[in-house]
Amino acid sequence: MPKVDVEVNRVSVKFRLDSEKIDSLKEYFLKLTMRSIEYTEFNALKSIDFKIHNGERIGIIGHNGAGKSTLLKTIAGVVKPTEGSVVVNGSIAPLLELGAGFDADLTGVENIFLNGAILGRSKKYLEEKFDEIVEYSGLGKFIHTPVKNYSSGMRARLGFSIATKVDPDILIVDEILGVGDENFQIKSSKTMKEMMTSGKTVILVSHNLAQVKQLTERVIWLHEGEVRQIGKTNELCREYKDYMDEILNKK
Ligand SMILES: Nc1ncnc2c1ncn2[C@@H]1O[C@H](COP(=O)(O)OP(=O)(O)OP(=O)(O)O)[C@@H](O)[C@H]1O
Repeated sequence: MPKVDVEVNRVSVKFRLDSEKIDSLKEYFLKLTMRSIEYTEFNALKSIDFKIHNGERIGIIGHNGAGKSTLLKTIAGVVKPTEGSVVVNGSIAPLLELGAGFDADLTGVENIFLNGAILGRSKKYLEEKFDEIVEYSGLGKFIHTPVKNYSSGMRARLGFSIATKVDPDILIVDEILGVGDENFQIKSSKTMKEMMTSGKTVILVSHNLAQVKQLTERVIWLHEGEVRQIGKTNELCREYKDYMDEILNKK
């Protein structure tokens, strides 16, 4: 039996939502100091429990708001579970919110080392990969510019380049979308597909069932924050499609 790479143990995530309308910042701070802000809690994930083995490719499906992105973010460590725990064995590259971890005042070069270290790589390893990362990002001389002067596309290109070139054990992908301008979109979506078929452990969220069928073996179907079913990709995608068709026909 291959080793377990990701263990999601009875994970629940609750978000706090303001239950009253606050019209101004002044009113907000007044209510904050008087501790009179009222919240309601929203259960985005409810006691989710599964394991992913080394080299397995898992798809996460479910309609809008089912909790797919929240689950990915919880596995990536961006969102903390309110209850339960996530255990990850191996280096993880979340291809979500690319460049979100950058320090805006530092240059692209400095952020390569910062971001690479966050992704678990040593300075020596990053020095070896440095030219490849810069070359792939296509940022040229802008690599010496502070990231705060980058466009969102430039940030995403650098983020994508770092996350893929650090050669992670586990890939987390929220929709296979191209990043950056048209040329980079073609290049990045090709790289993503190549990485996903290279024996790595993959967790893919997608609304594109053809893509899920092509790239994963097992699927987790989320429904209103709960696991509705876990099973073989082909069977579950068929059931999910029937379910979605039924909803559409009712409308
Ligand atoms: N930071 C947050 N604060 C409050 N509610 C949130 C937050 N993030 C997500 N939610 C809510 O949690 C639920 C699950 O959201 P999530 O983005 O995980 O769904 P999803 O399955 O990825 O949806 P989609 O397919 O539309 O991307 C939604 O109702 C969403 O509004």
